[in-house]
Amino acid sequence: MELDLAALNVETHKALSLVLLGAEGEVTDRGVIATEDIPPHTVIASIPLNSTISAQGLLDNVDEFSALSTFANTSSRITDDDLIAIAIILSRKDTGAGCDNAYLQRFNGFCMNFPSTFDSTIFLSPGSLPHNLLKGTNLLHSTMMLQNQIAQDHAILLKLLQDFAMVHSDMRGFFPTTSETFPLEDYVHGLFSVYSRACDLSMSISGRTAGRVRLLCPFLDMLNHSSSSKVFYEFDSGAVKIKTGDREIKKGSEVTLNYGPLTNAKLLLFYGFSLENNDYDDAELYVPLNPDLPLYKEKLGLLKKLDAMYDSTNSFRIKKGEDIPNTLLALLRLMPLTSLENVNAEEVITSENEFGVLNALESALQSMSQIISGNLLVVGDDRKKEEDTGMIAEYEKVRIYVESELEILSTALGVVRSGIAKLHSAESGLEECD
Ligand SMILES: C[S@@+](CC[C@H](N)C(=O)[O-])C[C@H]1O[C@@H](n2cnc3c(N)ncnc32)[C@H](O)[C@@H]1O
Repeated sequence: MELDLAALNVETHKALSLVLLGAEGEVTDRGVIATEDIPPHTVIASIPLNSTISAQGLLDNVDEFSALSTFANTSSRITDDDLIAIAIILSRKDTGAGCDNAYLQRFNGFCMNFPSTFDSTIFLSPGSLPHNLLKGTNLLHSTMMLQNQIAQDHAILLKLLQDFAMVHSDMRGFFPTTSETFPLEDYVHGLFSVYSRACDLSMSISGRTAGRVRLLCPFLDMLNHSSSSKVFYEFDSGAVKIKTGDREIKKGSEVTLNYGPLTNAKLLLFYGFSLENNDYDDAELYVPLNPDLPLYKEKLGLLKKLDAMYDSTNSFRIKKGEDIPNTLLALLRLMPLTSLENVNAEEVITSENEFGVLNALESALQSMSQIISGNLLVVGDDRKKEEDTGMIAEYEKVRIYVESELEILSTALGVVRSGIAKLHSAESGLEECD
């Protein structure tokens, strides 16, 4: 491991050790373990802010980054993630032949310690087992969107770097400007280093909250995720402090961090793993409000009144163990109406209308479930013949996501069907009265 924490003035608790995890012969990952019991409320690491990589740090310390950012502001946008990704690319260059900026060179060992490849669904080859299993899922859709977005951003960024070099002749040669020196693969590597290893830190300057800042933080970036971890980090006296929280860390156990309430789709896309029984999982359902519908604006107004965050282009999330979102039901109720007189989006409009709503929902949920269970059956058969252990591991990660989504959809389908049955029995009760 090339990680020289002392060179970056990173202090770590003496009972922590960076290790290779996994059974012998199948080591795939690294992490941190406790070599002694560590009491609750203990600072286990302190990383000076100037030993982390952030957009602000780059702007403050590297003239070329500051000039690039000012230049970009006048033409296209350059995000904090882009700046950090470029810094990673420059820092990872062989110090002799590459970048000679002292600030970036300091991070060479840190950045060289990043994995050479990352796992994410964007790297799955079309036609492979896990890719086939994703067919028709929302995750495949997000994967393709992200792939396209990154390719587009790379082209824009390359053009920006070329334009910058033309205008700033004094800084020419600092940033790469060709597809050979700034290939898409390097940009993807930089971005995924950020996605899977950076933290967002709440910072306040002179007592005022300056918002959340994206940081690549040596050592913190070696902690793996566990949703039960009590370990947390905060900005304190000029440094990022990692603390044990209110639970002791037992000797021999892994020191982990809770990355947050992330669905398996997000974990697979940005971190390359998934979790069994992930409580934060959801199933996404796209039901856009078509602007060509009669009374579109009024319907949008009613939905926004019901849910201030409603955006007609966003998907709905059916969360594990939670009810079908009210806004989705309201949208389906409002969609077919040609008059909105006395309509309250929160209530069932008429029982007849409600039949339509539940039937539409039933068929949407059913068709999504059918695609997923069909894939599980067909690709599951191919999986039995597969011998490549790497491919099987990728398949298993995706299977966890897909099965969880199927379970959420099946539960929602059950709820919708019982709603339909209730309406039927209410109606037949009325008929009997007649
Ligand atoms: C912040 S890094 C942690 C250090 C990393 N294991 C390494 O070797 O550099 C995050 C990456 O670690 C891996 N990881 C973290 N938590 C995990 C978990 N609970 N299960 C499987 N992989 C995990 C994933 O590859 C993820 O993208």
